[in-house]
Amino acid sequence: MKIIVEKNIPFIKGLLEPWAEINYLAPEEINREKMLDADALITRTRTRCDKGLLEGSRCRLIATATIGTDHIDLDYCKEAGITVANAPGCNAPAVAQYVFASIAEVMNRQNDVRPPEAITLGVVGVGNVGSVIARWGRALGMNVLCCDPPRAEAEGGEGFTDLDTIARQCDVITFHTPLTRKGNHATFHMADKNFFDKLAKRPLVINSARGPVIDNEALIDAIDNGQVSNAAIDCWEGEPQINRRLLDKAAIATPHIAGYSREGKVRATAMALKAVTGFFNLPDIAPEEAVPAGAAANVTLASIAASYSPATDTKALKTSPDSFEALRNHYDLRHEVPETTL
Ligand SMILES: NC(=O)C1=CN([C@@H]2O[C@H](COP(=O)(O)OP(=O)(O)OC[C@H]3O[C@@H](n4cnc5c(N)ncnc54)[C@H](O)[C@@H]3O)[C@@H](O)[C@H]2O)C=CC1
Ligand SMILES: O=C(O)C(=O)[C@H](O)COP(=O)(O)O
Repeated sequence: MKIIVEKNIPFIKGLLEPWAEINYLAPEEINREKMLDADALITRTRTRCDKGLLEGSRCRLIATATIGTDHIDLDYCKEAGITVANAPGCNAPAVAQYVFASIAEVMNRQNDVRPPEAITLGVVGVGNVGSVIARWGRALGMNVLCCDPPRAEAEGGEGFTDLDTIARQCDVITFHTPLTRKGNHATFHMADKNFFDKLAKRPLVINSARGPVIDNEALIDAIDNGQVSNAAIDCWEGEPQINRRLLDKAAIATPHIAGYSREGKVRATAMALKAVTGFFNLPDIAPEEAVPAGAAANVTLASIAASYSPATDTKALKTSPDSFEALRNHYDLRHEVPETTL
């Protein structure tokens, strides 16, 4: 059996070798020719997995060590009989850390001394990531509004609001949807000019979901005309060739590292390994580092801000935007927010 493993996935080297021939490749080296005789691919967001890569391959499993799956053509994989497994929730605590650390950083820079109780936080997309954010936001005392039409439809509308209400009422709006381009709830450019025109409270807008969830040009206009007071951008349209005007204007600007915690990467690798061992009926294989528990139950804004400052990552990207991928590949994985004793 032959498995191609993207070489930047941590905590995996050596573990599958007793069972298969493993070929560790950089994203740009993973091509159709290399995939032809591969039985499985363990990947990240940097490899587009579609017909162009997979046609004619004997690959039967793609395990992505990420939450998002928008780099995978799921329709093609289904048609071709390729099973796809992702790593649900693996780095949700890290993204929540990023969001609240960004809020703290922006408020601090603006000498904004409002208590959390005076802040209405809009969470758009309330799955694994958004749920941690909503929970922490409420624990901190914020007024939290949740927008998730697919969930509202499936579970009944209680506890959910619509995007227009988020636009009208929120001081901070943070996006946590997948990137989807079809269906009733497609998220491509869900924050567009029409959305920004409805903003009433000059919010801080945060995108750590996927770049194209926000129309980046429309966001620039909204910052310029004062509809948006500030932006924290981790995910960009066209990564790694990002919009330099948005880079200049965003208070927080990071190279898609919101989910980059050590714990999140261990969980992601553990989930990818589980997908492989389950699929090929192999004995359980776990990363050498223990798989950590989930998000802290008790946090404070101070404990979050002490655990991570997005200012350093912002400075690095603003200084060297051409190094977008290098900054990611050599990222010093941070630790998640520790449990706070209240
Ligand atoms: N910046 C980073 O490093 C990271 C980014 N992500 C991104 O965050 C996304 C969300 O992650 P999870 O919460 O784990 O995914 P999830 O699948 O658990 O939750 C996504 C939620 O979005 C909702 N949703 C879908 N369409 C919507 C719409 N039009 N309006 C509002 N809500 C909608 C879904 O119903 C679901 O509840 C991932 O798909 C990925 O793209 C995830 C991890 C790290
Ligand atoms: O999990 C996701 O989805 C993400 O966006 C990841 O944090 C990005 O992970 P890599 O593809 O850079 O490993």
